[in-house]
Amino acid sequence: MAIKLAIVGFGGVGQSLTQILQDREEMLRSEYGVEVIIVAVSDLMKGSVYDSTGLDIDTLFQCLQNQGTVDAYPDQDTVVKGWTSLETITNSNADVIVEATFTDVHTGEPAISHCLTAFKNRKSVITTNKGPVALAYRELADVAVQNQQFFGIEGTVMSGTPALRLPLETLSGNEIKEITGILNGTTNYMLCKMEKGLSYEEALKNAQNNGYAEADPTNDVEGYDARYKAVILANYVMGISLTPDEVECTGITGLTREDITKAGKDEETWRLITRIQRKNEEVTATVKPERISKSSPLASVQGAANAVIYDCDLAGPIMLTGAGAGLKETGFSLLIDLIHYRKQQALQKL
Ligand SMILES: NC(=O)C1=CN([C@@H]2O[C@H](COP(=O)(O)OP(=O)(O)OC[C@H]3O[C@@H](n4cnc5c(N)ncnc54)[C@H](OP(=O)(O)O)[C@@H]3O)[C@@H](O)[C@H]2O)C=CC1
Ligand SMILES: N[C@@H](CC=O)C(=O)O
Repeated sequence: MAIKLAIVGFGGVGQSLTQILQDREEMLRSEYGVEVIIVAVSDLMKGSVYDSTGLDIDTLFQCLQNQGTVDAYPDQDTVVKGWTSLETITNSNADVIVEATFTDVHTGEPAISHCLTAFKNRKSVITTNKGPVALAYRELADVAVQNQQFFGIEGTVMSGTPALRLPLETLSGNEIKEITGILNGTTNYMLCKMEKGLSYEEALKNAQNNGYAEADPTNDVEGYDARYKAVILANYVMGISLTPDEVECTGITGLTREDITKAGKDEETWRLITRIQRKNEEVTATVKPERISKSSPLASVQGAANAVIYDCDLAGPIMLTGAGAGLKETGFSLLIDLIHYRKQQALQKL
């Protein structure tokens, strides 16, 4: 049976997933037994459209391209327009809600309410939104389990790079005592570009144009986005109960071009580094710019790529590197969650 999807937040990531599902339709069906129909999209400014029998993707994209909204989607008996995101989640016949609205680093809303409403209405959620996961993961996961629903969060850390499934599945059996990484694509991109002579403003503009930055890029440059990812890794991977205000956080706004040039002359480079350490019962977590040797593994991480090193007690340090941001890559993170949703269904766990 086809999976019915409602996409809440139809920005860069929501549209990227839609495009991937259209491009890979045949491959998903034949290789993974995954058939998907998108029954709804709901967005703050781009409007909202629902068709219980499935939306036509080409028409949807045409409306968006020509009018900037989905309002011109053809009217039919099965089509409803103008639902809010909560109405879409509650009233639609979707099996899975894709939560791809902006990350609010203060309240996690409206995404927390979107997830809770979905689970309580017996719908699963896949999301790239860091707010609900950093601020309310335990509560949301419990409600998901109570309602026998799936909660996929792979894209919340390092976009389409499997920074969450890798340690939990492939590295299980180890104790992970320390995690070190570069966890924000925008700032890594900016630091690399500034090293090549671009100004801070030019580098940020490029990162925004490429779809890497948050809706409010203060969250990237001040380190708040990386702080959220530190909280997700601590709670979800290390089993530590860490909150955002327990992570000491400094962004890259204090770094000057002179600082960057000076480091280059000493064969060093600046990176925004996240560290989470557990020693005995004590946990320390920091996000801050660090000057590191150009020969160190983290210095080789270029552009919007990220990296994370899991310090495992049995397997030793294991470094994973790949995209930290990007629309196609983040769209992929939702696809992999969707494939896992189907696998859970097949195991009759949902
Ligand atoms: N881009 C990336 O590389 C990555 C992004 N993420 C996360 O994925 C999420 C989506 O990112 P991205 O697509 O780049 O961001 P965008 O800003 O492009 O898209 C977010 C969309 O959500 C819409 N929106 C905001 N509030 C609501 C609401 N209450 N109901 C419905 N829609 C709403 C916005 O509407 P409008 O603009 O029309 O007002 C916008 O279209 C974010 O949480 C981000 O942090 C995670 C990993 C990587
Ligand atoms: N703005 C974020 C997007 C992914 O989480 C980043 O630059 O890393």
